[in-house]
Amino acid sequence: MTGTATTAESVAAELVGPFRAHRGRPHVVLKYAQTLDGRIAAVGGDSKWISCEPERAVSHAVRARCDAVVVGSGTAVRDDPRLDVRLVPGESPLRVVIDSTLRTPTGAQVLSGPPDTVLITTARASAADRERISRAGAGIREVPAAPGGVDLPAALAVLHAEGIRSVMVEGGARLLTALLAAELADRIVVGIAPRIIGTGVEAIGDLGVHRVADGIALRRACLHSVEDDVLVAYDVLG
Ligand SMILES: Nc1c(N[C@@H]2O[C@H](COP(=O)(O)O)[C@@H](O)[C@H]2O)[nH]c(=O)[nH]c1=O
Repeated sequence: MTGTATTAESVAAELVGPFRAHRGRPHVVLKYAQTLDGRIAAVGGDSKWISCEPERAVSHAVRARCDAVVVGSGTAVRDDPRLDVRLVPGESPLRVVIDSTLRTPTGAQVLSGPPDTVLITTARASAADRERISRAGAGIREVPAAPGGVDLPAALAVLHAEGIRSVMVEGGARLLTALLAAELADRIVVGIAPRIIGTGVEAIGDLGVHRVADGIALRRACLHSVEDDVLVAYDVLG
């Protein structure tokens, strides 16, 4: 690893930077891995693995710095992630799945703990799925529905009310895009892998931007390289 920081934990600390206190929501860090050409998965969804293993350790160290790690239900279903910090020392944060209809399968690794898991859902989830998820040992929090699925400010407010002051959001693209569009992201950390796959799943979707000058401005770059991967972080807000 380049620079003065040499462990996954110290690289993560520099990339994540300080947390800001917000009224009613946690500090939000987006962290994902992409190919050089901006893909977070191939057509069909395969994404294992884009990053080299030491870069994935940095991702786990970013998880360990946050109070919760958050994914959308599409990611929970497609990737079946564990969302723990097994590649670094430290405690695993709370795992959160944004799942408006509770479609996370019973056998999903994110439902086997520890660490604890909370699914944030809406009135659209059936009683049978609520029962199924509760039996699997995960918590359920209901928030209002929104056109994209879950009302994200309400979801973040629920986490904040439970003492969560920082979250790392890993994906998928729909959740990353919705948070950026709603101006709910404080920091963005992107691992760029030395690979080009062409057509695939793009990290960030439509933001309604038609002129480059209207794009989301990022500030204060922080750069590291890990083997041939490059990690870059920016402040999104402030
Ligand atoms: N593919 C990819 C990542 N993917 C993220 O990691 C999750 C899998 O976590 P786990 O099951 O705990 O290993 C997956 O659902 C997605 O959020 N992360 C990275 O640092 N690099 C990668 O190349």
